[in-house]
Amino acid sequence: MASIDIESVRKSYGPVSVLHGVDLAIKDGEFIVLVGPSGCGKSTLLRMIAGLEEVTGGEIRISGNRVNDLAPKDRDIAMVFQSYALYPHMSVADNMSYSLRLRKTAKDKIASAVSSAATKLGLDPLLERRPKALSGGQRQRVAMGRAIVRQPKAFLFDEPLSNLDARLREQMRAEIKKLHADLKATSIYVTHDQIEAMTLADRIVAMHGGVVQQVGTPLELYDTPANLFVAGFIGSPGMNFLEGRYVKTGEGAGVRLSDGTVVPVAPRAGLAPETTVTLGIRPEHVVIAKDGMLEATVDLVEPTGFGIILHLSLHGLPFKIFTLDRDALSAGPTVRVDFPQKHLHVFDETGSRAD
Ligand SMILES: Nc1ncnc2c1ncn2[C@@H]1O[C@H](COP(=O)(O)OP(=O)(O)OP(=O)(O)O)[C@@H](O)[C@H]1O
Repeated sequence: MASIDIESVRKSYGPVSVLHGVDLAIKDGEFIVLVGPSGCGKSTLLRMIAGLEEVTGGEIRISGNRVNDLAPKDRDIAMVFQSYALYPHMSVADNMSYSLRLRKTAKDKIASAVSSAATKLGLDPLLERRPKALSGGQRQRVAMGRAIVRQPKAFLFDEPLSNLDARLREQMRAEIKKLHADLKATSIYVTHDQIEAMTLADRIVAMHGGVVQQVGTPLELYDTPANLFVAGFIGSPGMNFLEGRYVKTGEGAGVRLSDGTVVPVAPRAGLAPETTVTLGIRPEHVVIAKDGMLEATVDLVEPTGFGIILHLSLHGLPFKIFTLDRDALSAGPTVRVDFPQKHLHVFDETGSRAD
């Protein structure tokens, strides 16, 4: 197993710069999830760690050793892709043992590595089958088995579950988590899936436009997003935002909205009165109350089974509430809402969190 250090890593394709200096210290055994919108550079970063893309600037170290110029096969890292990339003419067992056979590993060692990985992944009854006789989930398990038998220093996953249906994804997600608890292998995992990121990660790395926006535990990013981008990106349905001005009040501080309503917030030392700020509140934290301080128009009521999403207009802007209260099904045409102070986020003019 290995630590992975990424220092001032940059990537350009010709004149186009796609990663602008990424710093990240990944501890031995840690499970890191990279998230961000399409095109933000997640896969590029992963592929540079694997050695599939050249590093334009900066340094990547695995277990303290610089690997910038090391061929992928010499990095001792296994990559699991969205497309399983299995050899169609080989059985499951042969697919899994392929890399060990290439390395001329002793036959008994190969047999025990394949057998132990197959047992971990529930592949024992399928070892003689060809990939085409397997379901998508089974193929993805073989791809993981192939990675495990090599006992690499680290695993890199590039959206490994995105070809699977929702139920299978949920099942495989739990399996990956159990596998990591068992193997404790350093892992870097790219995904678009919020739940995968939140449930699998020891730490999430949120990226945007080739720049790391925040690194932290899933709940750190959820509860204290460092800026507007992370606040809006993490969480589904996403955080609501309202613009206003930061004001001092007799009791403390507040944010004055466009209609003059002052929403009380805890004082922020770094904010000067009358600066423009963005107030953020998650849909599940908004309280519907008869005497609530703001009135919103109900545009749409969406029952999800688990809960209800109310799509509202507040000061002409879209605004969402998530609630478990079935009474919300009969909400409308307007509701009054309150914002509990402890759940309010304030972002300054530059979009940075103001605490
Ligand atoms: N070979 C290439 N030549 C030029 N530009 C490239 C090349 N490969 C990737 N890019 C650009 O680099 C940027 C980052 O791409 P990358 O695939 O890393 O994004 P991503 O965050 O993984 O996106 P997605 O979530 O859609 O997979 C994109 O703007 C992409 O167009």
